[in-house]
Amino acid sequence: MYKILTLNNISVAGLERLPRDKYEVASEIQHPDAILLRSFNMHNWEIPSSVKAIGRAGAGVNNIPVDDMSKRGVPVFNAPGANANAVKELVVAGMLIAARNLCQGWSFARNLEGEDNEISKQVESGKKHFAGFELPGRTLGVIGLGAIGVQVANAAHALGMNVIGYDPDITVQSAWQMSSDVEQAAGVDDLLSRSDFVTFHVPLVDATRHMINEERLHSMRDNVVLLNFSRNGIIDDEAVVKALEEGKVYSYVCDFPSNLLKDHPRVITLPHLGASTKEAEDNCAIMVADQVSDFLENGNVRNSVNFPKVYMKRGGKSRLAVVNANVPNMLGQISTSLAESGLNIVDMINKSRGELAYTLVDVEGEITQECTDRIAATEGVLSVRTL
Ligand SMILES: NC(=O)c1ccc[n+]([C@@H]2O[C@H](COP(=O)([O-])OP(=O)(O)OC[C@H]3O[C@@H](n4cnc5c(N)ncnc54)[C@H](O)[C@@H]3O)[C@@H](O)[C@H]2O)c1
Ligand SMILES: O=C(O)[C@H](O)COP(=O)(O)O
Repeated sequence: MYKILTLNNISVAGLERLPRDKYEVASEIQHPDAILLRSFNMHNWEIPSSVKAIGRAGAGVNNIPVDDMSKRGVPVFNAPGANANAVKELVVAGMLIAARNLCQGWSFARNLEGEDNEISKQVESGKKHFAGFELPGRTLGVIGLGAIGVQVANAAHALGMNVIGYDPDITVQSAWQMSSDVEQAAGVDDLLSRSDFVTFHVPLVDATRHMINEERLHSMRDNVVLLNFSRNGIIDDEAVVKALEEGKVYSYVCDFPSNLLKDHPRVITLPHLGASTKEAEDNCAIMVADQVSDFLENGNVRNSVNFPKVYMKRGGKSRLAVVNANVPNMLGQISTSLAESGLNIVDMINKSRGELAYTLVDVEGEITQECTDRIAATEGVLSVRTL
């Protein structure tokens, strides 16, 4: 029986992929084999030593100590693209909400008082304060052209906007999926100087923290609209509030409320709703549940942020899964240990990623505890499982 600990609400559609005869799933459980979570902050939280895999039912993994998990030989899985449409729709909504002053207009309407004919009069005299502008012909800058950025770029283009994008590490897959009308910016500063709207779809890492600061805000067009559905920390909020007060920025729409932002009249904060649709929650949960169960049962690795992609069809009688340091002669030592136990190798795959290497070996016979112990004792081996 595998034990799965959930640290956030994970969609039932995903949990149903873990059959009750093989999996015990609970939000409180001792010695879990794997953890499923969404935005729960795992930093400064003690991850039990029994954990063999972590599945993030979503995109961002900045809430998970990925480097520490790599040192332990534990893969961290996520669900690339599974919530991209949900975020794209919210970004489009955010552009429209900002451009048409919808929050301000709605607030005005909700506070109207008097008989209906009096309300009608106030509507007609007050609406001039909420006149907005339209999207076609305006330029949207998209920073980060991954699963979400590409969908946002294509949607904005379909709405008649000019779109420019920047991503120094764009993948071939993203490039194929993106409209050829999306213009490539020479860099962040080039993009910022030419955009009426700027939206961010990058992970929060050292290189992206406070990517938008006071200096960069000065280099932007007047009345720019900023949209942050990426992560708190990508934008220096204090600098944006200053730029809003100076009239440089028109509106700031983001998914990360704070005391500084939540009541500002030109800031629209939403409670981290980017991926909160039934469709996205189901997609993410199904994807990570499948990935984690395939890893626990077969050792296969798909969509891990710290492990190489490894898939091998089951063959032979038993399978050995070894995580080790990416140094010479590990494979030699593993196969010698198997040979010393009289085990014949049926199939084998070995892949590396950064400082880690991962090996699956299918053998004809049963792998003994003694053999597993010998491999586990080899210098550089981080974990060994018999499956
Ligand atoms: N608000 C939400 O609910 C919500 C939902 C999903 C994702 N997110 C956030 O959005 C981020 C992006 O998600 P995704 O699914 O598109 O991820 P992704 O990995 O598919 O795309 C991220 C892209 O950013 C690019 N990138 C990295 N550093 C960059 C830089 N300095 N400049 C420009 N581009 C850079 C990468 O090359 C990659 O193409 C996630 O990491 C997460 O933090 C938020
Ligand atoms: O990175 C993500 O996928 C989003 O921020 C969604 O987070 P959530 O799963 O907590 O809604």
